[in-house]
Amino acid sequence: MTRANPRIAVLGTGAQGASIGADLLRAGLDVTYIEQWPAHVEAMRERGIEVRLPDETHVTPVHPLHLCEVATLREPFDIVFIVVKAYDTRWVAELIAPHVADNGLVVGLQNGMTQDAIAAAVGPHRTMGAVIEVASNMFEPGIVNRQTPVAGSWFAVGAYDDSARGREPEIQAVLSHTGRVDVSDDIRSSKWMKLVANAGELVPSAILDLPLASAVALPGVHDFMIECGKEAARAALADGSRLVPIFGLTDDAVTDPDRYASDLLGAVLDGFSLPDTKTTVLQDWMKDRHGEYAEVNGLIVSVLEAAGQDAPYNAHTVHLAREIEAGRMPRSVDNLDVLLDVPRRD
Ligand SMILES: NC(=O)C1=CN([C@@H]2O[C@H](COP(=O)(O)OP(=O)(O)OC[C@H]3O[C@@H](n4cnc5c(N)ncnc54)[C@H](OP(=O)(O)O)[C@@H]3O)[C@@H](O)[C@H]2O)C=CC1
Ligand SMILES: CC(C)(CO)C(=O)C(=O)O
Repeated sequence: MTRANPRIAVLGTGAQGASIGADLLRAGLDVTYIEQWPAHVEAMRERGIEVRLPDETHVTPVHPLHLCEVATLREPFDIVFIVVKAYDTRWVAELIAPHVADNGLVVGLQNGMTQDAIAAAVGPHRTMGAVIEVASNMFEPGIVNRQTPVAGSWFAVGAYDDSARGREPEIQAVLSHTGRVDVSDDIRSSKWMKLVANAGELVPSAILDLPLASAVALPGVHDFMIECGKEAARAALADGSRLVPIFGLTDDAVTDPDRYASDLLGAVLDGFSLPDTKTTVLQDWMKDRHGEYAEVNGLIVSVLEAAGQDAPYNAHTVHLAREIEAGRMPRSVDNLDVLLDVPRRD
């Protein structure tokens, strides 16, 4: 068990981490922000963290640490939420490992299968996997736009393996200040289901440089996204996972892999995004940062390849994302034809 008033760190206080941390602070919890964007740390020190929600804005005082100040920490954390991009997980997990209490818990509030890197750094007995379904963005230091209010936000938490099982309520109690939290008895499968939704949404809409809802409305794009999700569902099964309900759906909602991919995309569009919601990958590209395409679409390609199956839609998505990041093509709605022109194996 962690302490009654656990010492909590949020490691990565961008779009998601900053607003989640603010809800925990406002609930009276002991929360330390750790962040590597210097201007953002300085803005929060000066003005607090401003969270703009659809119906209210709140400003919460916070004393964030620059990443380089982690070396000065002496008291261990009972709970660490890692809220960086999936590709940064491994090194931040190693950075924080010496500062996690012996019976502490580390939770990756991220897309992608980041729980493996966390478990490798801090041990499976201190690792919780999580699924996060909240739409947020951050373009200015010190200011977050959280588009999903607490009442509409959804999380799942689940033990990495049996050595951490039974401790989910400790995380559920903390995160319930920022959304609904379901406990998953098979978090690997739950995280795979999030990838089923992510596969079509995140990178394809960013390739078109459009909010998710505008991208889906273009001819052919919805079908393209569903094909990405179907490949992801097949990858989940090939990886030994199961189709399980997420986003607060029930067992009855879980259908065959093809239909479920479409239902999950529908659930995100209906319940977890606004007409102007830009996916996390488009936000990265707008900020000249790297997107999580390898950890989403790339993972699906490699898992299916290992199982002797191909994943043409996700492979094509990875290819176009690489072209964009290399500066060989712009992200643009003019990419519609090239996006839909999926190379086929003969
Ligand atoms: N945003 C969303 O709507 C959703 C995000 N997720 C997932 O949540 C996880 C965290 O994502 P998210 O919070 O969006 O990521 P962000 O990129 O907003 O925040 C993560 C980190 O990015 C940095 N950062 C952000 N903007 C800048 C900038 N302009 N200049 C310099 N540094 C910057 C910060 O430092 P640094 O990178 O330097 O560490 C921050 O720690 C990801 O796995 C994502 O896929 C899941 C659902 C929806
Ligand atoms: C589409 C969005 C923004 C959530 O609405 C997202 O990025 C995700 O589900 O991971």
